[in-house]
Amino acid sequence: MANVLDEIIDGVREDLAARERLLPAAEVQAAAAARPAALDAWAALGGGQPAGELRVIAEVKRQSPSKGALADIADPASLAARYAEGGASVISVLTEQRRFGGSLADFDAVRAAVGIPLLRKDFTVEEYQVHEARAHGADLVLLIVAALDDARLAGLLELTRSLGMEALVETHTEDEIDRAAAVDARIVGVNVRNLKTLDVDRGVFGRLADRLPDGAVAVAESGVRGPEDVAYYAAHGAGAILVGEALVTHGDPRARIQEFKRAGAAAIAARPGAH
Ligand SMILES: O=P(O)(O)OC[C@@H](O)[C@@H](O)c1c[nH]c2ccccc12
Repeated sequence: MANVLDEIIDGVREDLAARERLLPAAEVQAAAAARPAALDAWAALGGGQPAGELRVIAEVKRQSPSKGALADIADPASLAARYAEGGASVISVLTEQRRFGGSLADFDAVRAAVGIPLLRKDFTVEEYQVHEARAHGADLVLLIVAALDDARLAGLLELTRSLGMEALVETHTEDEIDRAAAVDARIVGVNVRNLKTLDVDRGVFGRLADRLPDGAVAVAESGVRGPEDVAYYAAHGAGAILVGEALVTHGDPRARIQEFKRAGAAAIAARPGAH
């Protein structure tokens, strides 16, 4: 049953093996331990706070398996600086190379440019990648439930927290949400793009939102084209949105984030029972 997700992970494992030959696990662990403490991404995303604002996780995304090249990002650091000025709460930097055109060099450039929490966005399947994320100054890593069995999901989340980071735990089905809840995920994403087929169905968020664990930050991932999609996610309970394409293809991402935040806050204020 080959699907896109499995194919991507095969490539990720090959690239990972090559990096491990260059920098052994003990060295990457030492580099992680030497970093200043991670920033609190949970708090930045409104964790534990009353609903009001919609937080934006703005993504540095060069290309995707579904669409190919999205944007010629000559300077990821200045793009990230504009994201921060627009009011992004977290910046996501894709580091997967083969399908998304990302790199740890992009991550490093962004880390040097902004002081807000960063998500190292990759297909995390091995402990090495978690230490590596921290060694590069990440505050948040991505754990995709569909790519991990229960034991590995629990183990990677525990390691992430032991390094002072948090995880965005990504789901796409009811069963995956229950698996995320079972490991006490505190930041739970619903990706409306099915990573096995790449189909986007924004209604997935509305259908699954009620099942998200109480007290977790609910993140609507993918598929934001404009303020109407932001309002839809916010109306259905999103505390944060993760946006890539709509920002990297926009001429003024700073203004676009501000617009998304206004649309989100208005939809939250209009939720039944908001007053
Ligand atoms: O460009 P979009 O549709 O705004 O999507 C952003 C983000 O959700 C998407 O890049 C993403 C969500 N989950 C992932 C897992 C791996 C790689 C990429 C992703």
